[in-house]
Amino acid sequence: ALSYHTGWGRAWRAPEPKPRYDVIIVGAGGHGLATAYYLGKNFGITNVAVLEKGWLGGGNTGRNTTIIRSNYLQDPSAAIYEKSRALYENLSQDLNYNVMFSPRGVIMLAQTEHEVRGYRRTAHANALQGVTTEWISPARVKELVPIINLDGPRYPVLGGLWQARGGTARHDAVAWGYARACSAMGMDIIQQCEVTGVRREGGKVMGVDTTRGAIDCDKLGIVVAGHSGVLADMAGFRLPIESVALQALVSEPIKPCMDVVVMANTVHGYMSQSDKGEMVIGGGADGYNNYTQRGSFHHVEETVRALIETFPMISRLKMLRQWGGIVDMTGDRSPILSKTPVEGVFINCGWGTGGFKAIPGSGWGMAELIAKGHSPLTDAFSLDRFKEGRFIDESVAAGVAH
Ligand SMILES: Cc1cc2nc3c(=O)[nH]c(=O)nc-3n(C[C@H](O)[C@H](O)[C@H](O)COP(=O)(O)OP(=O)(O)OC[C@H]3O[C@@H](n4cnc5c(N)ncnc54)[C@H](O)[C@@H]3O)c2cc1C
Ligand SMILES: CSCC(=O)[O-]
Repeated sequence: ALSYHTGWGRAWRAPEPKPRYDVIIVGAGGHGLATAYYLGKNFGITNVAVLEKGWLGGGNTGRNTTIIRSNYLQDPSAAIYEKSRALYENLSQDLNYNVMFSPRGVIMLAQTEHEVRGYRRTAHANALQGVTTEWISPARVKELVPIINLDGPRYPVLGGLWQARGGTARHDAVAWGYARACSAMGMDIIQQCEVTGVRREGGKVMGVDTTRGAIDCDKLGIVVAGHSGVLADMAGFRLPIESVALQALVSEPIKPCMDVVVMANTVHGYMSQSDKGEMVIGGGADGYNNYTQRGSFHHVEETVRALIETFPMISRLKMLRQWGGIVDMTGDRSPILSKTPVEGVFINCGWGTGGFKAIPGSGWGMAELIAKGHSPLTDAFSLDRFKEGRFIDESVAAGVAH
């Protein structure tokens, strides 16, 4: 079989699809690849194919602003996001591939009294959950972020929720690292192979139809983010999610000026500085459903304008490029990791604007759910929660205006 090189040596094979696998994962993004990886590593299940309509990592996993943190509010969220953050700490060693995890620290700014109260509450909840965060003063924020303006006329900085072991990672490398490890375990990652149908018999999955022929399987994991509703429709059920574009942009590279990640959720902006020197900037999601992956100028203007009061220096930067991704959002801004009405079909979606940080933890839990039928990491995130009203409301911690 051919192999793909990422310029860092032989990476993964490019096999032709076999007629059947024990497990098929649809979607070679971070969550799909991590699910396959932990199926092999934790459960010895390696007769697995990961089918990708485009190129691996080409979806949201290759398009995000790479913020990693676990400072959510609800207990189930703290469990899966902290599991994920902890797995990121040694992921490069585990995959033998440098994912460039950088625990540079993440601050969520409090710029209203409401946020002061909310983030202090989160800091207390995190202490009970074993997640290390702390409430910090404006003076401490200024020490960590010298370029910040604490005294904005509309939204002065009143403090912040600080997670010292939050940070960033190289998003492509996360996908490449998992893909390389899956391929080394004998799994088939098949790119340019779009799933066009889900075959069922007597309420049970039999296999999928693809642009490269029919492939049978015993179990099917649907892990396609913004296209989750499309795949669910192929399998005969509906999802409580909507797909919208989330955009981001980078500035021209400048000298190092910002060591940490800052999120300013009142004004719907967040920023970090890449290792190349670009200011990596993100904002709120588009206000309407769509499947575009392109950016739009008004969003750049809106996001930069919102941040200028707190970071005046960005008013003098040239912006280099912008892009978008199709994010899949649930009403409570928490994911869906679940069995489905079709026996043998599992769904991992709903990560919306914040699933990059969850890739290792989600893969770990999803692999356990597929292998054993349940997982302490995923049980609370079942599809049934929407019928039973057991919402896991993280619309504040999600950090992005939706
Ligand atoms: C601009 C932007 C900024 C973001 N910033 C952050 C951040 O800072 N921190 C954070 O934690 N999260 C962030 N996110 C969210 C995060 O990127 C996503 O939640 C996460 O990457 C989703 O990973 P995934 O593997 O589920 O999906 P994806 O990486 O999108 O992978 C899904 C794959 O499924 C494939 N697919 C779809 N349909 C089919 C089909 N029919 N057949 C075969 N394959 C198919 C797609 O081609 C795609 O490659 C951001 C997202 C965007 C768009
Ligand atoms: C795109 S928002 C980043 C995050 O969720 O930390």
